[in-house]
Amino acid sequence: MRIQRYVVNKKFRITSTLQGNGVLWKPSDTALLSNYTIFKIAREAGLPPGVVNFVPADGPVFGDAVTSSPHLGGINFTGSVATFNRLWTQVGQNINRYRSYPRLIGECGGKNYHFVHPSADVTTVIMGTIRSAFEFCGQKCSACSRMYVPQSLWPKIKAGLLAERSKLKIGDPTEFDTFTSAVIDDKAFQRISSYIEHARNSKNLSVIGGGKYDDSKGYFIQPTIVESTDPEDRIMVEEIFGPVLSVYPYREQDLDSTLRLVGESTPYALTGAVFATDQRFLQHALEELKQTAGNFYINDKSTGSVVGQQPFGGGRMSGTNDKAGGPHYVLRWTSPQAIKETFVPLTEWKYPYMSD
Ligand SMILES: NC(=O)c1ccc[n+]([C@@H]2O[C@H](COP(=O)([O-])OP(=O)(O)OC[C@H]3O[C@@H](n4cnc5c(N)ncnc54)[C@H](O)[C@@H]3O)[C@@H](O)[C@H]2O)c1
Ligand SMILES: N[C@@H](CCC=O)C(=O)O
Repeated sequence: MRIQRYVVNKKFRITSTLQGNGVLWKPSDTALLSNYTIFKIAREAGLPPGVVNFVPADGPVFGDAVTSSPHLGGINFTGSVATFNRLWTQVGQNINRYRSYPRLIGECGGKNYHFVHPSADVTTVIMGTIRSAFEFCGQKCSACSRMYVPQSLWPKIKAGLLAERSKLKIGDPTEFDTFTSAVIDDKAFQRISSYIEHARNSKNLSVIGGGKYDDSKGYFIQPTIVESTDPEDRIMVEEIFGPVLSVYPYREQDLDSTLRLVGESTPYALTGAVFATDQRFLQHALEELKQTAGNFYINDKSTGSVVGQQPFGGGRMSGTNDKAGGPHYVLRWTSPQAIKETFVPLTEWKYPYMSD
């Protein structure tokens, strides 16, 4: 596919082309729909049959097969850090086998935050947090999982979160008034419920809302709110990928050090939100939290980016921040070629400055 052509002067024509870069793939249970969409769009865009393929397979079997193929052109992965690290390591180990250097894109996990300033609008904070933390049972890479609230606002925000939480209908997702449903599988159920048990057994943590779980019919876990006196407890630091929100009420005099903790306490940088009406604080937070979120929200929940409007992705251990849904993404999967064609015959090897 040739997409650009420049004639620089009468002597040269420089042409740039972009062409496909070999095997691309995007495995993810959580992204099956987008796999199908990519497949459909590719066909509609004119790619011949066989260029984009849907290949259902066991994850590690597929990963081992493609990373050991000399024809691997790139990996476009959505999933956990552990799996992406395994794939990247395998690519490194096989580097001498490949016909070209594979492009690697990772869209990985997050420990997404809501940071509340004393000037914040309390209702916005409560409603945005309920949606972000508990929609899709918290199984969204961008879901809010940790929250920092000034102690002065905590009683109001806590009461509001608990009241709204108790109104959420958990059940059959085909019913329109259902807000959230079961988690995806037994593995997720075990992982998420282990964090709830950790909260019950830790002196720094209190389960203040929800906390029950039941796998007798489907893997159901109540939307759960945990209050923490330790901002570095593992429940405030590790990705849970489930409906568990941990809140650290901070002292107002510790505002700046708490803001720094947002970036320092986790290795992730996917999404984050600040809630404030104080414009000077918002400017300060934007600067201070620059490296903590690929998608940063102001007075809005940390989820809900729309393809084509808000390119999505994060840095640090959240991925390679190539921004799916944005204009640069497709270029990562092309291979530009620069071509020079000379129209003037060459008559000697000496350059003009070398003449006697
Ligand atoms: N950043 C994003 O855009 C984004 C979006 C959705 C989910 N996520 C992240 O995905 C994770 C949850 O998804 P998950 O539990 O399915 O993750 P996962 O890493 O366990 O699995 C992701 C996909 O990779 C496959 N897989 C597993 N091992 C593999 C291997 N060795 N080689 C090749 N493929 C392999 C799985 O079958 C699955 O399809 C969370 O960390 C979440 O934050 C990120
Ligand atoms: N577009 C999603 C993120 C994509 C991953 O699941 C969001 O709602 O923020």
